[in-house]
Amino acid sequence: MRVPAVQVRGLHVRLGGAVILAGVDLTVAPGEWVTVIGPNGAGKSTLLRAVGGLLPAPGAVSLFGTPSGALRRRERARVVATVAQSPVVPAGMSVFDYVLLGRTPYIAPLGRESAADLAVVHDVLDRLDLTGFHGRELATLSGGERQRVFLARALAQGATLLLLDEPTSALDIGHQQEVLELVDQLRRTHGLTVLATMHDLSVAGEYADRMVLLADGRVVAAGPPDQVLTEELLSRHYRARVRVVPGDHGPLVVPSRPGPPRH
Ligand SMILES: Nc1ncnc2c1ncn2[C@@H]1O[C@H](COP(=O)(O)OP(=O)(O)OP(=O)(O)O)[C@@H](O)[C@H]1O
Repeated sequence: MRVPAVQVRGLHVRLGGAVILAGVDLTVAPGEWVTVIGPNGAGKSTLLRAVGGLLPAPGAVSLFGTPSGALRRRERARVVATVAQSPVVPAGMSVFDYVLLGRTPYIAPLGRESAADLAVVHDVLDRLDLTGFHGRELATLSGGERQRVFLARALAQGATLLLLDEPTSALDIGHQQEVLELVDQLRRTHGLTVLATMHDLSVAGEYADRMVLLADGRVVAAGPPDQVLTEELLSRHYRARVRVVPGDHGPLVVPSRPGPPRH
C-alpha cells in the first residue's frame, strides 16, 4: 500500500479541561477526497487543526509518512494548506497581497517574491473569478468573496494536501459548485489530496470518495457516501428527520419536517 497522505492514530485532544477528540483514527490516501461530517461541536475543526499542525498532537499525526511534529514550519507549509472557518484577516491588506502570502514558504527570508510567484497568484485569482478584486481591501469584501480569497491563498501555497474547513458555507450555489469543481479538477490534474468538513451533506456526498461521521469526538461511521449518509445514522447522530434519496453523484439528503404533508 502507498504511504498515506494523512495518517491519524489514536488522536486525543483536550481543550479547556474537556475531552474534544477521544481516540480518533483516520487515513487519507494520496489523491483521495475525504469529508468529515458531524453535528455542531463534534470536533471536526479540531481534527483538521490537529492534522494541519495548528494543535499539538504528539505522535498521532503523520503526513506523507513523516510524523507531523518532525516537520518545520516552512516544510509543513509546502505540504499542507489550510482554509480555516474564520481566518484572521490582517487589517488594511489587499486581496492580491493576502493571496501572495500563500507563496511565503517559497520566498527566502528577507527575500522578494519572484515573477513565478506573482504568476501563480494571478492564475489562482483568475481561476477563482477574483480578477476584479486585486486591489480591494479584504475587509470590504462580502463573506462569499472573502471565502474565495481564503481558498485562493491556500491554492497559491501549492501544497499537495488541502484542509478545507467548511469551505463553501458563505457561497451561493453557483460559486459553491465553481469552487468545489475547481478543487476536484486540481485533485485530478495535480494529484491534490483533500480533507474537508462540510455541513451540506448532499454536496459533501457528491464530492467525497469517503466520508467520516464524527460525534462527540469519536468516529461513529466511515466509508463511501452511501454507507455514511443513511437515514438511520443521520437521525441518530444529528437528531434530524431526513430522507435520503439517490442522486447522480451520491445520495441526496433532504430535511423532512415531521407531521402530515402540506398540500
Ligand atoms: N480552546 C477551546 N477550549 C475549550 N473548548 C474548545 C476549544 N476549542 C474548541 N472547543 C470545543 O470543542 C468542541 C469541538 O469544537 P469544533 O470546533 O472542533 O467542532 P465542530 O465539529 O467543528 O463544530 P461546528 O460544526 O459547530 O463548526 C466544541 O464543543 C467546542 O466548544
